[in-house]
Amino acid sequence: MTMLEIKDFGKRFTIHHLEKTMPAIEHINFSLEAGEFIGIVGKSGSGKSTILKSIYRSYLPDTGNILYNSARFGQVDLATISEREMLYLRQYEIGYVSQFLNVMPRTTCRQLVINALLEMGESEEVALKESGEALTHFEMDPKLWDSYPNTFSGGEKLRLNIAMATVKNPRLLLLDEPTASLDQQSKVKVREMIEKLKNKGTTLVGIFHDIEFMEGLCDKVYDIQSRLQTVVKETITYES
Ligand SMILES: Nc1ncnc2c1ncn2[C@@H]1O[C@H](COP(=O)(O)OP(=O)(O)OP(=O)(O)O)[C@@H](O)[C@H]1O
Repeated sequence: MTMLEIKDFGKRFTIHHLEKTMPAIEHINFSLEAGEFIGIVGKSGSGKSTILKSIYRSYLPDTGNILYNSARFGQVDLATISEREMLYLRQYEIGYVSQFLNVMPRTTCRQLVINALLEMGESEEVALKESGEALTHFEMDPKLWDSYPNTFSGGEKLRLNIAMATVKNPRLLLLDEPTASLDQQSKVKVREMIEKLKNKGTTLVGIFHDIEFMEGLCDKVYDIQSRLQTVVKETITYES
């Protein structure tokens, strides 16, 4: 089943003080089957984040379609779907992790992860247990669990962001440089979590500066320069 299909996607930005509209990216096409992981590569400023933000509908595309196979709504075009439907998808189906933490103020680190689970309909008891497991997995110092994250370091904010997105077991997860400010040990933890989600069937789109990190993890790579989508890892199926 095709989970995500980007067809002739393009996005322009208007720079108001220059009274100019400039294309950020155009003619982007790639597709993903359910459970696949595609890595997007391209030089700085080539439009990688713009693609991810448009899938999450933080940006509205100017051309093309972003076809997503929703569990709730069937196939929808994320370029034109209603705000209400998009809010539903963000809550239940599509996760987004960036380097920037954008959360409710005066909410503790642990409560933010609990809230993510409660949003999915988990009981308080399960949410409390799973939030502890997630924060432990990402080696968040227990001293920080009941603190507000506004004073957290870059790496702590990022690990909290990943914990909040991954506890929800999203159908589609968008990763915008999720290892940018992490040390090697934390990167390994992120990789383990991605592998776990893949095994559970999550479809992933990721941007990584660290190409080595993607190795053996991605099924496909989309290269913005060449506009080519390449299969890098064949899925091995065993016959019983
Ligand atoms: N909100 C915006 N307003 C105006 N221009 C923007 C906006 N967002 C992105 N751009 C421009 O669009 C182009 C693509 O930006 P984008 O952040 O998608 O690139 P990127 O490939 O993710 O870069 P990097 O690897 O450096 O993070 C850039 O030239 C950028 O300046």
